[in-house]
Amino acid sequence: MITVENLSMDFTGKAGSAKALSDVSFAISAGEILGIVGKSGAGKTTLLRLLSFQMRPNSGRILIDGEPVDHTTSARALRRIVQQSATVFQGFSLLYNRNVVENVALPLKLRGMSRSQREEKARDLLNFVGLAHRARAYPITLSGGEAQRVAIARALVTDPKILFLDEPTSALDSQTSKDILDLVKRTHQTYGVTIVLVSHQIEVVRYMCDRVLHLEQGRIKRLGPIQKAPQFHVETMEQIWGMPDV
Ligand SMILES: Nc1ncnc2c1ncn2[C@@H]1O[C@H](COP(=O)(O)OP(=O)(O)OP(=O)(O)O)[C@@H](O)[C@H]1O
Repeated sequence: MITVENLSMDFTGKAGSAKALSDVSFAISAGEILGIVGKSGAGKTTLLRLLSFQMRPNSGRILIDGEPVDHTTSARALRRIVQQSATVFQGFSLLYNRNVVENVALPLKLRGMSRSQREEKARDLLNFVGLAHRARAYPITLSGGEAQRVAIARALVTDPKILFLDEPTSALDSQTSKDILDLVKRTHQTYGVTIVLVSHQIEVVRYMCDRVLHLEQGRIKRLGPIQKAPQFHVETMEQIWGMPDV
């Protein structure tokens, strides 16, 4: 589905040049859940941004279904390719002057869908993520877990084939993390989307992913299947203290 060939990315600024990715090659199969792991600065977010065509690499190329996407790709074809994927960004990226249903419906508004149609679709997705009752709420009033559910609903509203998730649980407590990861699993089963999940939390990828790509200083250190953990470990305060609550 996606083939990555010899991708490299440098960032050049006043402070000099930072090599974010060096000669990265791999493939993503339709329907899989691929984890991208690595320490801070390893190049995870850069790779995600290249895969979702938010920026172009310095060298190397990405092929979608065997077709290279590069400077020869027409704007129209590129838009169609970009529209096949959706990204859930770190920090949710919700619009704070719009309520929940308007946030979820926004990508459909940008595609010119009528108000009634986009609201109906957005409400279906809010139902799916368990937030129908918060449709008229404003993002400032949401918990982190609720905001992440809204961000996932908004990503799904355009029926993407590929879902990119950047650190979907890094800002959440362990129980809320588990709830969100279970929602992502349900999304995978229900919609059959291919998922690329960036995380620095190894327990997240062990719970979620079929295969893992381990980046170190912009290079692939390892790529392959990992032994899945059947449970996502949620520690209670009681377990941490080793005694019951007072
Ligand atoms: N827009 C940019 N301008 C300059 N340097 C950048 C830019 N984006 C990333 N970098 C640099 O590229 C390298 C990889 O960054 P990236 O954000 O991809 O890492 P990461 O693995 O996602 O890290 P984290 O887990 O902390 O988010 C780092 O050295 C970073 O400083």
